[in-house]
Amino acid sequence: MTGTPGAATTGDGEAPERSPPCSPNYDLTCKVMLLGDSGVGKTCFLIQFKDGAFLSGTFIATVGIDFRNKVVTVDGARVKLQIWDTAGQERFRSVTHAYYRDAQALLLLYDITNKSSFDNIRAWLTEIHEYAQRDVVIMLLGNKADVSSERVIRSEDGETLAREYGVPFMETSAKTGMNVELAFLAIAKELKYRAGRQPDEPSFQIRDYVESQKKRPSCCSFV
Ligand SMILES: Nc1nc2c(ncn2[C@@H]2O[C@H](COP(=O)(O)OP(=O)(O)OP(=O)(O)O)[C@@H](O)[C@H]2O)c(=O)[nH]1
Repeated sequence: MTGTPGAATTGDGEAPERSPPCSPNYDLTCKVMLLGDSGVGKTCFLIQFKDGAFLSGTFIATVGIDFRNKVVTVDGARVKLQIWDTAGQERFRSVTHAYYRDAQALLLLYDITNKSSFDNIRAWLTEIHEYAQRDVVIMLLGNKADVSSERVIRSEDGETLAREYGVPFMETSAKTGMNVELAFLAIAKELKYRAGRQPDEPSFQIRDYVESQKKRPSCCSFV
C-alpha cells in the first residue's frame, strides 16, 4: 500500500470516522488495527478479507496508514469493521501510535517463516499497553502458515506466547485465506457482545471460540 507519510489514506474513498463509537444504534461500528513487523502480511491479510484476493509478487511496504471498511453479520447484528492497516516499518511508528487509542481491537501478526518478527511480538505488546485502551481486544496471529517448508516458528511457540499474555491465537494464511475471516468474525462477535450484552445472554469467550473454530495447517506444525 502506498500513501502520504504521516497521513491516513482513504483506501475505499470513504472518509474515516474519527473515534467511531460502538453504538448499538448502527448495529455497531468498530475500529480494528493490524499491527506487526514490516512484511508479515498485514496488507495481504486485509485484502484477503475484504476482496478474497491475494496480492502476490513485489512487496510494496505500506506508508503511514490506510484503511478499509467491511460489514459482517454476527448473531443477527451488522457490525461495520473499520480496519486500519499500519506500516510495520519503524520510521512510521510515531504515525501509527496516534491511532491506537481509538482502536477497539488489534490483530497482531508475525510471520512463521521470520524469527525476528516473532521475537518482536513482546515489544509490540509493550507498545500496545502504552498506547492502546486498557480493554482493547488483542489477537495474536502467526501468518504465512501456507509456507510450511520455510517455517521457523512452531505453532506451539505462538500458543505459549499467546497464553502468557492471555490473548487468543491462531495461525493464518493471507494467501490461502486460512482463518482470515475467522479472525475478524471473532473480533466482531466479541465487540458485539461487549456493546450489547443482555442480562440473559450467555457470556462470550473469544479464546474458546477461536479454539473451537480455527483450522490448523494441513502439514505438521513442528520444525
Ligand atoms: N506465502 C505467503 N506470502 C504472504 C502471505 N501474506 C503476505 N505474503 C507476502 O509477504 C509480503 C509482504 O506482505 P504485506 O502484506 O505487504 O506485508 P505488510 O505486513 O503489510 O508490510 P508493511 O506494509 O511494510 O508493514 C508480500 O510479498 C506478500 O505477497 C501469506 O499468508 N503467505
